[in-house]
Amino acid sequence: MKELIVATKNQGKVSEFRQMFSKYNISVKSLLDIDRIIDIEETGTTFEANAIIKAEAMVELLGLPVVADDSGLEVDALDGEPGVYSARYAGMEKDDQKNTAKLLRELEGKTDKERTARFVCAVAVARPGVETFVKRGTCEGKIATEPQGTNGFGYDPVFIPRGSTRTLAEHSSDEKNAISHRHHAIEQIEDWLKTLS
Ligand SMILES: O=c1nc[nH]c2c1ncn2[C@H]1C[C@H](O)[C@@H](COP(=O)(O)OP(=O)(O)OP(=O)(O)O)O1
Ligand SMILES: [Mg+2]
Repeated sequence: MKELIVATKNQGKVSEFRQMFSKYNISVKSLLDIDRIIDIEETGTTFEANAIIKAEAMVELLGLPVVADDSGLEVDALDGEPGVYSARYAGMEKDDQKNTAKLLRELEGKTDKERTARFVCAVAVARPGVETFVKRGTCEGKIATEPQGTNGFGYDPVFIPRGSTRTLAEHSSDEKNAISHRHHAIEQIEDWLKTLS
């Protein structure tokens, strides 16, 4: 079992990385396991830029290979918002329920066709002395009219993936991890993951 650091404080992401990396025989350590208070400012304007910032900041600190994830929701009727601001949409406290409530308010009165959206995930791989690379995965879908389900995290209770009638929060973790933006991003770093084990 090889250990890999994922530069995130999001427990939902950690669980999904754990589950998806296990097939490569990789165990996950996150910022939640590190005692030091580490605050990395997400100053980028793209998911890729922020994923690279988070990954490289941790490589600087630890001198070890690091994977980072920057992700969020792009809603077409809102010109791609909340985008890179998804976590901070309803305020700096990064409250999932407030964020989803704000999103539903913004889309009030919009028809089914006007509710299209996608989850985007950029995964960056950074290592000491080697150039960083970053890959993007997406998951197309639409925004529900009310929250449904309790699985997952973030905007999952209001996101219905294309081809489904249920929100992601009504999908099992295995089901979500087979179709998610995070899955599609990780898929693209698979060759590198295989070199680790
Ligand atoms: O699969 C997902 N299912 C539901 N919601 C999701 C998902 N993936 C990202 N999201 C939302 C959560 C948060 O509102 C934002 C990510 O923000 P993002 O800055 O990348 O993560 P974060 O601040 O929670 O943790 P960290 O930066 O420590 O990795 O998009
Ligand atoms: Mg963040």
